[in-house]
Amino acid sequence: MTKKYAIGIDYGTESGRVLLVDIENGEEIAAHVTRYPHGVIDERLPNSDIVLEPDWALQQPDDYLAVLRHSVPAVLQSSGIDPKQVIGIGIDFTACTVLPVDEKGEPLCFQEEFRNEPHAYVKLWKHHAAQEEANRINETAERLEASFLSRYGGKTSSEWMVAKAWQILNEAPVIYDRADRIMEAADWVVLQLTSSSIRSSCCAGYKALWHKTEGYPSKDFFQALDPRLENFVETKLQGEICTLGSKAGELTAEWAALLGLEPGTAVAVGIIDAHAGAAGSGAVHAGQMVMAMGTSLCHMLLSDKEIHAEGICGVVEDGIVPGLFGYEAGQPAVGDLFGWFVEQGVPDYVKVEAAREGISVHAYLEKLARELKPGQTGLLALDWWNGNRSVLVDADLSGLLVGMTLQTKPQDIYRCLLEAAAFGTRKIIETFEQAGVKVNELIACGGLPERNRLLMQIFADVTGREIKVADSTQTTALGAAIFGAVAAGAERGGYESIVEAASRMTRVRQESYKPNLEHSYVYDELYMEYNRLHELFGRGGFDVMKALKRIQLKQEELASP
Ligand SMILES: Nc1ncnc2c1ncn2[C@@H]1O[C@H](COP(=O)(O)OP(=O)(O)O)[C@@H](O)[C@H]1O
Ligand SMILES: O=C(CO)[C@@H](O)[C@@H](O)COP(=O)(O)O
Repeated sequence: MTKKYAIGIDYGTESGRVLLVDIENGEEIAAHVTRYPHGVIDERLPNSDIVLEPDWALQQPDDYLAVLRHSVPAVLQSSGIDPKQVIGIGIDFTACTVLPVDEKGEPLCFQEEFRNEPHAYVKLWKHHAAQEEANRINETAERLEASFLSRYGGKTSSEWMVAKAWQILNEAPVIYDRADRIMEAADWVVLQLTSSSIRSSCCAGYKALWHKTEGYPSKDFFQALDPRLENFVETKLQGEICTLGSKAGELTAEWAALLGLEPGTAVAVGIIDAHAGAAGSGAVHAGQMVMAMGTSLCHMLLSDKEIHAEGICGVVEDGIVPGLFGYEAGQPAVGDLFGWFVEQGVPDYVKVEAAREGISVHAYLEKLARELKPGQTGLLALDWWNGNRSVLVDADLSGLLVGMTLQTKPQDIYRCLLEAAAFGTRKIIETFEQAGVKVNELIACGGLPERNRLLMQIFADVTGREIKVADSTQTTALGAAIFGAVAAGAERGGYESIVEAASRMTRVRQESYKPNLEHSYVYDELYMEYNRLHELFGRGGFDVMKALKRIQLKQEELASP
């Protein structure tokens, strides 16, 4: 029997990865990464001297097409397979990453007249400049007792669709009016490949306040937010919402020729990257929590119960695996937090030593930090360098490091930041469990488990739980390929369901991280202190972080020409 393959396309923060997978057993045949030529645009608009304000993060959508054009032919070429054997394509994307497009689906930033308009570009998931709008959405929803609010733990985020779209309307009404619709980037790539203008239930459910039976928030709600938003859903969010795990459409002849694939190849409904990572880690049963550990950390938890509680930042029925409730929580800076320290906080002598040993600064600091015992650094941090996504849902919070002395060394700070990330995760797990949603099993995936063993051990020690690691190092792209294989369906040689496909195409490693009880005792004590800081700075009315941000913004405005 001829082998059948699926392609998973994983759009991350900095690059896109294409993975060719044997659908029989999940064997990863070939992979190729294309870095986005424009990367994350957070300082200056491309080819212009327009400076962006703090908290902005944009992208150029042509970079997404560059991934398709380069990486798909590259995997076909390096694998040497017959393209006819590729039966399905799945696409996952960071979210909420959104762009305004015209009637034909062309991004407004491609149009000459809008090239110098920041609001015409893609707003990346970590664009946090719509906090003002998010605050007003939350106040209005609370005042009107909007039923959707409890599904998101009582607060919506500045990262999500409505806040971002409203920011466009407030700051660039011309762009808002010109936009035929505002799309998730996942749906936009699906549109390019298939010409089907559909929306993913996963993106709509987690990021656009949509519910399977209730739909979007009411017209009255949008009218109360801002009369100009009254028809927001019918206009800017138009498009049929298709269920995760279904086929969005088929590859057009034009794209088939560009990619070297067969026209008519099944393309799956788009999925959020972290959620694809859950399927790619084999998590398809209630009680399993997947931690997608990379630039950020997303926690995906499956349950047969729907519980609404403060601090749980999103529950969507069928949101990760059809038939179960999918919960999402997260920390918006984890790898990025360690990366920030390595780039901005490390003295030259560390870089020289790391280079002398022929290892990265991360690996060098990990080696030194491993020699330290829990609590030995005398330091404690709040991991909010990119705001807090769970359980406080507030992008205006910022990082904190306590306990420094003249003896503090770079490895102390590095270890303290790894611990802070782990404390943040413990807080999330405890919030779920206190609300009555069980966490029975932790499975880690993403780039970090591969790169930093100390981090993983600290996560096990701090949470007091065993941490399994998904076998694939590319679980997100593998997850996307699984959705591609299901979109193709059994009749084309794919699968009927995500559960069946994931059980055939994924596995976890033999080796896991088990908590060291001596370390866990110390971490219990440190966690109590973490919690005190968390409550004080997060919801104790001690709003120094917000005051600093206000002053900073004012000064930035005065300084800008
Ligand atoms: N050895 C390391 N230890 C900890 N963090 C690391 C290490 N090497 C790289 N990082 C961080 O990992 C992040 C990239 O993670 P990765 O999983 O590749 O990306 P993404 O989340 O975009 O898919 C960066 O933020 C980088 O700072
Ligand atoms: O917000 C989500 C998922 O909800 C992610 O897309 C976002 O955190 C980006 O994740 P990574 O860049 O892949 O770490």
